[in-house]
Amino acid sequence: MSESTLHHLHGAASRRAGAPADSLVRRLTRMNLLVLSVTMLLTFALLATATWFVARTRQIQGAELSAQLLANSIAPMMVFADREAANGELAAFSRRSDLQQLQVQTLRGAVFAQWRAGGADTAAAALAAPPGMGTYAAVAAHTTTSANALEVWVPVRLKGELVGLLVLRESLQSLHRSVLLLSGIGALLIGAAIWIAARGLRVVQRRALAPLVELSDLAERVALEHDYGRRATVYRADEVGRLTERFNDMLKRIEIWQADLHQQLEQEQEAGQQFQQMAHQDSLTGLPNRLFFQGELQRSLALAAQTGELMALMFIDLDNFKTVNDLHGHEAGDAVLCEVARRMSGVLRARDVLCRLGGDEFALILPVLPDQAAAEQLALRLIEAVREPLHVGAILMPIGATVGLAFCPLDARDASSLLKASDQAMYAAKRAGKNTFRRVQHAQHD
Ligand SMILES: Nc1nc2c(ncn2[C@@H]2O[C@H](COP(=O)(O)OP(=O)(O)OP(=O)(O)O)[C@@H](O)[C@H]2O)c(=O)[nH]1
Repeated sequence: MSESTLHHLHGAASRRAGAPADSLVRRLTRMNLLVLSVTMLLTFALLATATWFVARTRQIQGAELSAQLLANSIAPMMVFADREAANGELAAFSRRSDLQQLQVQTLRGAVFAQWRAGGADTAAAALAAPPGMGTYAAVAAHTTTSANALEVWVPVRLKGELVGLLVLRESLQSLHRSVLLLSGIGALLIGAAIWIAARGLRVVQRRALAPLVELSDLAERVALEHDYGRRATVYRADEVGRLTERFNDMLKRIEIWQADLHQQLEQEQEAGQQFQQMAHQDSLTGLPNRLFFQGELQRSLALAAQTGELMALMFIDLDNFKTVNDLHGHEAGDAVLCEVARRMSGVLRARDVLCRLGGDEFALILPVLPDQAAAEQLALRLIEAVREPLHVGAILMPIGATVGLAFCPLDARDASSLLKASDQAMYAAKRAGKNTFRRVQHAQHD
């Protein structure tokens, strides 16, 4: 796994420990809230507009009806030119809320009677009739509206005959205020509803998405710990439940593959180790072979050079081995080789390495020697061990061992020189009568 992938996974795991920066629950809650808010606001705007429109229409209808009633009751007063009674009638009528002005005009356009909110000047100028009022003969009721007020013009008739005009002006501001107040209350209610919905949605969605979040956490843990033995819980038989089942199947398959792979790897490692062992082991005696000896000698020499310790190499050649083979057969010779190897191994120190170089030749590496005498004593013990009566079946084998000894750094410092020196020493020992040992300077002197 690459470092960046690990980093990403660790980051994901640490986010899991706290609240995730942008979790699925939060995102879904936000999206739901957005849709809910837009829907509520649109509905509210439509409702507020409809309410305003209905209230305005009702106010206009009310004003038109009031103006018509007032015109009916004012008509006789106009015929009798009773201004005082007309003004009194207008003042009595003025209790209607939002009323700004009432004006009765004669057919010539002069003000006959008038009432204005707040006791304003009753002698104000006559209001101009709107163009839609019609001609004198076919004058009809007419209503105009502006942003803040409405104006109702009605003909004043007595027994069907037109005697004047009545104007009623009303403010639309309290209507607007009511609609605004309603909008404010509505906005507050919408805010509260959204707040409650946010909390409710989060709880509901957290509960609904819990299996998915759990599955995601498990996937992260599996990726981090490579533990494919984990399984996710299937809570429901819905899409998430099916996804969880498939995820578990996948984990199971990976687990089986991993186990197979592990087993295969172990077998390969074992085979490799066996091969390695076979390549470095003498199959007859079980001792390390020549190949191993070469590497081990290099390693021991390097260590000796590093530490300055004394080390030695013994070259061991069996005596009369050919005779054993010739007289008692190859199998007897093999048995002798095995027994000699066992005996020699029995007298060694733990760190000494005995190898079979081939035929009846052995080499012994002696690292970290206290002095030369220690190696010489060991050579004597080896010779003694081999010389002990050796029987194959009931037959005594005439076997012995001759040893050549060379020291590093005294006699040589590199592997081939040390091997050559010990070999020469061994031949010197053979010449000296076998069953004995010699070291290099002895070889040179003999
Ligand atoms: N049985 C057996 N014999 C082997 C094996 N490898 C080599 N030989 C024989 O070992 C003998 C070695 O002979 P030498 O070392 O020359 O003769 P030797 O009698 O030991 O002579 P000296 O060293 O002078 O005493 C030969 O006869 C080889 O055929 C083996 O694995 N098994």
